[in-house]
Amino acid sequence: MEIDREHALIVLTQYLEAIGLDLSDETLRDTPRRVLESHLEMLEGRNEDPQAILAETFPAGHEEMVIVKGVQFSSLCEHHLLPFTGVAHIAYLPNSQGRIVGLSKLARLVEVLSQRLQVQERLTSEIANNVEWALAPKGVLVVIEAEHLCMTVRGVKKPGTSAVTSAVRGVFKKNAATRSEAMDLLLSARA
Ligand SMILES: Nc1nc2c(ncn2[C@@H]2O[C@H](COP(=O)(O)OP(=O)(O)OP(=O)(O)O)[C@@H](O)[C@H]2O)c(=O)[nH]1
Ligand SMILES: [Zn+2]
Repeated sequence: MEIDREHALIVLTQYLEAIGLDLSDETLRDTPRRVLESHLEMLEGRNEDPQAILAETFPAGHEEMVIVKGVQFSSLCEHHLLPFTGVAHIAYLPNSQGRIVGLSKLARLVEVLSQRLQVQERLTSEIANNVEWALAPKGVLVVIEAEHLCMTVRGVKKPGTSAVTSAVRGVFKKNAATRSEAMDLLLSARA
């Protein structure tokens, strides 16, 4: 998608003036540009293909659980354009070929899917779906814990509130004992 910076700067300037800010003030003169750059930076992930990140998988003869937890992220709430920040925990059970992916790729996946307009539930599902598509594992479990600025600094104003979401696929969905084992490992000894 083409980004029209010039137009964005004009309308951002008009918007900030329309809500009563005096942009002739020296310290505010550059604010429209800063707002534009920060929005573009926080949306950078929309230009990346999550499947490309997970493209390189390899068999390792390991069929037991793999967990990457405490992946910190910052995303942008699609309702208010305010950040929500937190951690994502990902567990998967490789398929019978023991097909795995580089651990850092799971953290990169969280990054590209969070750097776009999101709601926490969709972010959680998209992480699980992408792991499922790339690795065809026996199961995937994703848990996200996050604080939403739109709930803490405005609106209902409840600092300290966190939202927890999960996405469960494959054997973790079918088998309560396996799911419970994975969930315990995910949430114990937080990263
Ligand atoms: N389910 C879900 N809701 C979210 C997320 N981020 C923000 N919200 C909620 O989206 C809702 C938007 O509600 P609206 O009534 O349209 O907007 P609002 O008047 O600003 O709502 P308040 O925040 O209650 O003042 C709010 O309840 C937010 O808390 C998210 O990731 N998931
Ligand atoms: Zn919001």
